[in-house]
Amino acid sequence: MDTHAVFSLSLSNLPFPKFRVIRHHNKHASSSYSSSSYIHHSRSKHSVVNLNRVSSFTTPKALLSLKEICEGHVPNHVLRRMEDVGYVMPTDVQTQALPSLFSGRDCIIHAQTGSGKTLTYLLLIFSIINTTKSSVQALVLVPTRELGIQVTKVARMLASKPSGVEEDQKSCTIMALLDGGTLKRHKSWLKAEPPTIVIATVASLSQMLERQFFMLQSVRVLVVDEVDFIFNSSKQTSSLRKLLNSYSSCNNRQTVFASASIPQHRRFVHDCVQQKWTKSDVVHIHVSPVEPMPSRLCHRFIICDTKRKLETLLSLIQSDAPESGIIFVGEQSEKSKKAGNSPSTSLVSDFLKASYQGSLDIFLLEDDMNFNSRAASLLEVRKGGGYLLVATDIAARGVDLPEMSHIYNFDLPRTATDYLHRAGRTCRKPFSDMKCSVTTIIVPEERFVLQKYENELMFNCEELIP
Ligand SMILES: Nc1ncnc2c1ncn2[C@@H]1O[C@H](COP(=O)(O)OP(=O)(O)OP(=O)(O)O)[C@@H](O)[C@H]1O
Repeated sequence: MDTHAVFSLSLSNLPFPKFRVIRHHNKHASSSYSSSSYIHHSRSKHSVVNLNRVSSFTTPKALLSLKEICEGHVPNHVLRRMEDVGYVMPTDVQTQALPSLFSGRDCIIHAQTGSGKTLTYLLLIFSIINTTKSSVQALVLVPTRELGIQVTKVARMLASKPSGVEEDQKSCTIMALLDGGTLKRHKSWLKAEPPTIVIATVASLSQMLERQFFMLQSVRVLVVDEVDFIFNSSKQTSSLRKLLNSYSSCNNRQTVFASASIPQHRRFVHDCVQQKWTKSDVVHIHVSPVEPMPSRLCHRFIICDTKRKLETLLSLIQSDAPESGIIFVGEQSEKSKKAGNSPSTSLVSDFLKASYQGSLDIFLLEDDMNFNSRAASLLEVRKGGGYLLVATDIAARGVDLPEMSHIYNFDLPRTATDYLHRAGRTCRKPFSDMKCSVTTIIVPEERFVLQKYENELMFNCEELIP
């Protein structure tokens, strides 16, 4: 490992320990980002599929506005709403994916965190649905309730008629069918008047389908957001396969998969075709393939003993003075739960509440909290104002908090993919040049694991030393 530069970080006006930065240049960054597989099967002689791939290595300047790209496909009132809320120029993924989506092709949208994939697939949905028909026409599958609430909010915002637009026929209705919701109420709604768009978690949707309260025959577009996560989740993968094959056929719908991470993407494209999850001319839209994470994100790490991790975290926060930050903490093991130990999230949160003296509020978000408490924490952080959110990986996928400036990995993520998504909770303003950072606290033995992530994800991590 080469140490090329040692210099001081400008923290001169802060009373906390200054950290020096040691810059390590990662000579071994490889371009194959692969860490997991979607389907375990031996490759047959016939397994070669036509890989339809669109990728960009540079960032082309958008020549057309979002409205110009969407005109003739998306209803005018949606386009007006889109511009009213500030979506004027397209992001790279929108420039590249929307033409293929509007042409009716199945797509795998593979683009950085915070690059605007949600708006991309929602614009497709608004281009397809027909509100005069009383049936569920679009379905978006998400891995968590939190992401479902967020996507529903954006969809409802786009669907709402801007002032001055006449309320013509029927407007688009959007149902959130999410874990922790009241299925009884949804059942009555589905019976009385089917919504146009359903945004669902896999478990809640499957329950509805199994009880035949709901059919997928009328669905014209199916989106699976965070597709690699759902396929890798032991609880969700078999239900997802059923949804893709048994409850509807890829020939009768347009299928869209989205994620910032599609490990082993060639194999995934192959599986999509072989398993008939998509049609055979599915297109893989891979934006910035050699830069899987936003370039304005600064990566840092600090080595310390396990016993000093809490103090190190506190020193980092005090010296960084973040606008807002997320502190990612590992999930508690079953063994630790059985032994009656407190989860690390509570330990970190209690420690910060007792020791941190800045102006940021401290909130907690973890899997073991009930849905109401989880919603309350997210509601608080969305109110704006500075905060520190102590969270497990439940906050790592899809959650959009645009003001987020700092990410701290109190515990090392389990995989490179987890690192990418945690880091991606910052740098979420597409056209901003705000500098953001992700800092990982490691014990000496973990250095080689972080180095492995650097190689896989092709980034350089700077070492901070007190
Ligand atoms: N064309 C646009 N102009 C301005 N802002 C945009 C545009 N498109 C999306 N955004 C904003 O960018 C942010 C990130 O978008 P989004 O949540 O869709 O990211 P994503 O690609 O789904 O990320 P992740 O992979 O982390 O889920 C959001 O705050 C969204 O409002």
